[in-house]
Amino acid sequence: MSDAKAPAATVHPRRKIQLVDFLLSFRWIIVIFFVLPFSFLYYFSIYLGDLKSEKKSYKQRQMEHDENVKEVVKRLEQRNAEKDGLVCTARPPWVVVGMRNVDYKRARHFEVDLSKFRNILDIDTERMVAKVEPLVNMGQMSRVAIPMNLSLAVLAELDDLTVGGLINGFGVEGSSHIFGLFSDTVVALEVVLADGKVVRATKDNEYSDLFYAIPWSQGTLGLLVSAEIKLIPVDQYVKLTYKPVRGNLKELAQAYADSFAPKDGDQDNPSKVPEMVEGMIYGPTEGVMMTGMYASRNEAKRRGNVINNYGWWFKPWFYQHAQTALKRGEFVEYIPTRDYYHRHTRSLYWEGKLILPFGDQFWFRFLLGWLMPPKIALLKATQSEAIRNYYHDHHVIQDLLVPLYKVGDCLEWVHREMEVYPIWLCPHRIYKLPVRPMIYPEPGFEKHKRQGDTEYAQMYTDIGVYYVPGAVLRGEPFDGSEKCRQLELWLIENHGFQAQYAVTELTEKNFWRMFDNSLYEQCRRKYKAIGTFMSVYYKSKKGRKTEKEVQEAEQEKAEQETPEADEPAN
Ligand SMILES: NC(=O)C1=CN([C@@H]2O[C@H](COP(=O)(O)OP(=O)(O)OC[C@H]3O[C@@H](n4cnc5c(N)ncnc54)[C@H](OP(=O)(O)O)[C@@H]3O)[C@@H](O)[C@H]2O)C=CC1
Ligand SMILES: C=C(/C=C/[C@@H](C)[C@H]1CC[C@H]2C3=CC=C4C[C@@H](O)CC[C@]4(C)[C@H]3CC[C@]12C)C(C)C
Repeated sequence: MSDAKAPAATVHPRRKIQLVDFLLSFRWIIVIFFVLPFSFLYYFSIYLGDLKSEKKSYKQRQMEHDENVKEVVKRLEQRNAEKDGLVCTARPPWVVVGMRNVDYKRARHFEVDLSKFRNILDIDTERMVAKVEPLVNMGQMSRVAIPMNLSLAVLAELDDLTVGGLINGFGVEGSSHIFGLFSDTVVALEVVLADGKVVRATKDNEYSDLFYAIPWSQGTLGLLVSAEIKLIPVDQYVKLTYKPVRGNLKELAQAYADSFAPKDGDQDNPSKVPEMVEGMIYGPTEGVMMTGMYASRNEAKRRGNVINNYGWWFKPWFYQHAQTALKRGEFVEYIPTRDYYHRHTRSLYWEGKLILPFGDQFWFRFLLGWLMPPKIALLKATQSEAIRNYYHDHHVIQDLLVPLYKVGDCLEWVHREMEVYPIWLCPHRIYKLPVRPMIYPEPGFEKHKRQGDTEYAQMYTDIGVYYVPGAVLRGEPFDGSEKCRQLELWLIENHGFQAQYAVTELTEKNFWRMFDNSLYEQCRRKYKAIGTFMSVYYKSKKGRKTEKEVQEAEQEKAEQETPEADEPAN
């Protein structure tokens, strides 16, 4: 905030060193001796489960699926609306990838266990559709599909992200400038509604309203039990070009747009548009833009080409490897497709640096890199209340979805108010649809014919802001909650959206200024979700309470209100 009476040379106040600063500095001890070994066992047991599932025929998996769906229906029928809380999945808060505190899972609620829904039910190479259960994760999906020269059209990078979370929340990847968000690649959804009815929703059947309303709804319209998702053919390698760029933030934003959006508007021309795009901004004056094309094994192995088998555990962390382009200049290399997809997994983007400050050093990568990454679930399970609050107050983990032409403005805002680097840029389309789902392009965008836009979709960008803000690095105060609130207001004013896995300070009124509620509310009523499922704002809002406080609030509310009320206290 500016102060007219402030002296010319401002002396910044110092932040008091707190216990949490020590906890963070020594967190690596718990990570190395507990989190990493147990993560390895955890991953290994999941891998064995996947292998067991793969041994079964698709027919058998489908039969088991049908039985498990009946169980879900039965469980919903057991709910006593007079006594029980509202419904959510039984996934514990520490298991999920998101940053929110999800108090609603510690308050009175009625759990439906979907843990058996972790199978790939079919890979239909004729329809080019994969039918999968909601707990199938990205690591499992790429391991099965890529050897078949197939992939999900949008395959999110972190291995642990689940299909259910990516559809009911949001998912984005370097191919989203072509295919849109993860939910845009969905062909059909199998949903158990509040009354126990099982429906298959597609974009043009009688449940098309539900089909469009489910993305971003966080499981508050029904329980997703399977999804049919678009597959694309892929080659075994990605030919990746790293291009260094320099200039001010507006110029970096323009260089990023130019890396994938032809100025003549020919956005659907495959010879002008790369298949994969991402940008990294390393500071206010420099960045590296990466563009990729799938390439055959033969091409990759041609003499003179550089192959980077990025999957090896000792390889440098991806964001640091990309940064070398600033010194060596533009370069090209071939990366095996699966290694490319999961390039940010080992270092958790760059958040790994705070968790294990020496994790990027050669000796560590060589000796223990094969144990990386620590499983997010175990990091969350072992983080104390103090560390969790630190991530709210003195850290930023946010994804901002903004129109492409506003990326420069947004980068300047983030620099001024947060000063967090590196920043991740990933373009994605937002489609103009016959209905108004929770997120939608700017009305009338097509008239402006801006770079990246087409008649049917506006080009957006996911700006990933993760890490310690400049002020905190310098030991100055930083109010994470207030900055988050300001950022959200900036997004509302600029027709942007905030990824819902991240913490929010939005009031309910502002939440519905950011997101559109018309179709969502219509479906809540039509499919009788009110009174059975929680509302999306209730699920999204930031939770800070301890378990005891949540339960006390619940108790108080239960004493005051009738059990049919839509929202439990929080
Ligand atoms: N590259 C990317 O795109 C990245 C995306 N993310 C974010 O992380 C989240 C994914 O994390 P993940 O741990 O997989 O998901 P979560 O388990 O956190 O699920 C996210 C939301 O979806 C709901 N949900 C999940 N499965 C179902 C289902 N079968 N039926 C109904 N509702 C369901 C959850 O409901 P409930 O609360 O009842 O459990 C929850 O509200 C996404 O929301 C995404 O935005 C994070 C990192 C990267
Ligand atoms: C949304 C994207 C990527 C986001 C990642 C950078 C973050 C998603 C979940 C984040 C984390 C979850 C829980 C954690 C436990 C804490 O104790 C430490 C931090 C963290 C590991 C945290 C780190 C950042 C995430 C992985 C896209 C769209 C790229």
